[in-house]
Amino acid sequence: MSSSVLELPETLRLESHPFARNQCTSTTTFSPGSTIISIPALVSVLLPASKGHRCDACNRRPSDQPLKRCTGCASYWYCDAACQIFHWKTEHRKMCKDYNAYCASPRFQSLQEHEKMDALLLSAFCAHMALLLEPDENPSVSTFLSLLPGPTEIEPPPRCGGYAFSADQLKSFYSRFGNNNFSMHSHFNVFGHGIFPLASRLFNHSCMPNAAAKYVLTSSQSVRMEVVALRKIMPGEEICVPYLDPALLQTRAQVFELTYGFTCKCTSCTFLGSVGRIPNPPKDGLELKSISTALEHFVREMGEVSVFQTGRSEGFPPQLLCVLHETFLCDLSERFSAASHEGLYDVALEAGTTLTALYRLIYPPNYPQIGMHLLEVAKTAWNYSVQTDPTDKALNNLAQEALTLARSILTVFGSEGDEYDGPLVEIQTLSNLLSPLD
Ligand SMILES: C[S@@+](CC[C@H](N)C(=O)[O-])C[C@H]1O[C@@H](n2cnc3c(N)ncnc32)[C@H](O)[C@@H]1O
Repeated sequence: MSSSVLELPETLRLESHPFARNQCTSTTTFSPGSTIISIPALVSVLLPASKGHRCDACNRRPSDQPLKRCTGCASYWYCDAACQIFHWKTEHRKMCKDYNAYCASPRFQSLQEHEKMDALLLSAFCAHMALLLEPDENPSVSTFLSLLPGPTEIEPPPRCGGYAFSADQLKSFYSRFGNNNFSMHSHFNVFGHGIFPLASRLFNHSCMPNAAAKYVLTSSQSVRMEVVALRKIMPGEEICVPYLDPALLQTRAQVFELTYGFTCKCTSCTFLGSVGRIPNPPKDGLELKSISTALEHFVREMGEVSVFQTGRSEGFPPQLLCVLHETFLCDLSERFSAASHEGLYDVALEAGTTLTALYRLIYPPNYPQIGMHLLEVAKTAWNYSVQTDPTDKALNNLAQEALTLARSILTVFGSEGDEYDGPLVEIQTLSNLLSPLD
């Protein structure tokens, strides 16, 4: 499918890319926080943990009323009749009768959890296709069929429902699942998987992305993905989103190769590729402390643009190479959450401060995970002041500063998913408890 057949807003253009077939470039200036494009899901399915807690049609989690069960299978839940009718017409009519026997079948039960999700998504996709009056004329379906297949051919899993698709058709559908489907989240908690063909067709991956996907849930409609600009994007710039968490500093390259079939050449990967061998972090507490202090100092001095954005390793202190080992970040976040949980707030704040520095180094500006972490740091500082001395100005100021930064970062991403709760609401609640900055 050429870019002229795709229905694109005037602000976006599909161009050729040296390794990835195509890339999506901007024809305009997007300011941070602006919506680049809004795309409906072709189909979506809920994670097992969300079944019965979210509506199977619109994927919302209603706060005010219990969900109602499908009286046919008793395994699908809906907000109301409007959601149920919408889902019945677009998908469930083809699955309702067989769903329970399918889920209980030994073939389905023998699948791993992620394979079960793919099997359900493939079933939902086939059911949706079977119910479309003219699937060949449907732009979302033709966009899906134009997607690049993944690097390895995998036998499609068993499906629910007996629609007339040939083995070759099923293989062709399934070959596009691994490298094109999305995990959907509400307030950054994953609740399901979805197919958003136009998003898959447009956006390549970068570990230093200038955009990110969030999800909008509306009663009796499919979930929508909104792609949001994380920073100012200029005309002619490629728009990229992260396919996985850029903090997976070592494992990400393997996933790109095996699941997506490419080698990432972004500035972050260029930087990591140029620093040589990355040593294990030291085990000794004093050594770790000195490295953490050096990291915090380096990030304070580096200004707005990190070495992960320039891709240049000159001037990066050899002493800090070990912070680029994935285990450094894993251990730090574990220490931060465990200590916060156990009420050891001073220990948590120390780990949290180093983690903030590391996030600022490896993530692009305004990356939502930095904001989410800063909110946790602010909560920890507040809890510490409540535990020790509620009039402690230094702790109050620490909490306020972390909260102000968290708010500015998370406002760029904006709210997503369920309309109630969420980090921006938590920021407002905590802000009401704190005194103004001194
Ligand atoms: C979701 S599609 C992205 C759109 C794709 N470029 C196209 O023309 O349809 C994912 C596939 O695009 C390619 N791709 C995405 N990001 C890439 C990158 N940074 N470098 C090289 N190839 C990439 C890989 O083949 C990957 O499996």
